[in-house]
Amino acid sequence: MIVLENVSKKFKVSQRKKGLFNFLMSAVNPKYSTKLAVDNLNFSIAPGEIVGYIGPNGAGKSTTIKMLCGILTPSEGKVWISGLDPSNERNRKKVTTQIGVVFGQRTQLWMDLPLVDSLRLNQKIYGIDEKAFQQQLKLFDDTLSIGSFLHTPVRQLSLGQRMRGDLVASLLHRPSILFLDEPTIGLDVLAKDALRKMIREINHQYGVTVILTTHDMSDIEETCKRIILIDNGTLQFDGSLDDIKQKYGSHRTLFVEFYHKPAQLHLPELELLKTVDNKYWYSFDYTTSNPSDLLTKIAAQAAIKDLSVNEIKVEDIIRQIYSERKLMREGLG
Ligand SMILES: Nc1ncnc2c1ncn2[C@@H]1O[C@H](COP(=O)(O)OP(=O)(O)OP(=O)(O)O)[C@@H](O)[C@H]1O
Repeated sequence: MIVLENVSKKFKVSQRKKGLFNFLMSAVNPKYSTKLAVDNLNFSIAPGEIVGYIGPNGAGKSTTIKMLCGILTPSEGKVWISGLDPSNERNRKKVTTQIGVVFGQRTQLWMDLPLVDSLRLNQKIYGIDEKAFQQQLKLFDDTLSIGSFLHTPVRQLSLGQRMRGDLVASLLHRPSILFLDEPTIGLDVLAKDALRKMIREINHQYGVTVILTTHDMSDIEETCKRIILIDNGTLQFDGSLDDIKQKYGSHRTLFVEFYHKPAQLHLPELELLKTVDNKYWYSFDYTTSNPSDLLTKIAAQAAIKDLSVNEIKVEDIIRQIYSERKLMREGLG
């Protein structure tokens, strides 16, 4: 459904130095440098998949999504959407009918008009007949419960309602691919949960292929089976959530609550993550340390009130990968 073959994107960036003199000089003799935002990316996504496309700020995620939508043309390589090149002007209409896009930071809805008016506009743009339009509204009222605020001006909607409106606007023409760029940004915990559920339902019920870009790892853990991780424009990881846990998550967290704050503990296998009063959180490598041996050692040194061993969260693994990559780039790793 989606294929990227050796895709790179370079941007020409003007080099301006501070000061009025340099500003005038750059107007007379402009100087440019090249920014390689996406560097030889290769991956493919099958119909019906739901994929988390993640990476630190400036990794090249939005640039990739824009190339997939046909907004940007790759400097090198090829992008295919259902066998069509989205950057080819002749394919633009066909590709547009296949994709839906939601940007969490920007809305495609008209702020001063009732939600239904923006949907009516999309109906005209995509040439959806009245019967199909009404059917779609009914369908989305069942899954996204939009009926209660369909006639409310978008400006008066809560962020969660607006996001649902944006989702409906992007799905009205029944696209087979949905790009979601930070869809849960700014939402409260309950609204986030509801939106994640809707994303899973859209994928499950309508078979829509979903590419989700987010910095919230809970979005990924709760909706995606597969992660594509990029950094500095290059592919770092492409696999399942379980794979990433196996590859990078050889650590577990150990929580221990003591009856009394212990004196210095001798536990070289444990890395202290944080401590609050008598509560201690440690990290340990479960491939080299056995939890029951560790507990025996701890119990010999201080009385334990409570304890638990937990799997490391995907969020912690991703944080570890980002910081290792950053150290490598800075030549410190
Ligand atoms: N139009 C442009 N002109 C010049 N440089 C650009 C342009 N668009 C993006 N870039 C640069 O390309 C790199 C990748 O940007 P991109 O927006 O794709 O990152 P991102 O992964 O989406 O980041 P974020 O998570 O912060 O949104 C960045 O260094 C950015 O400054």
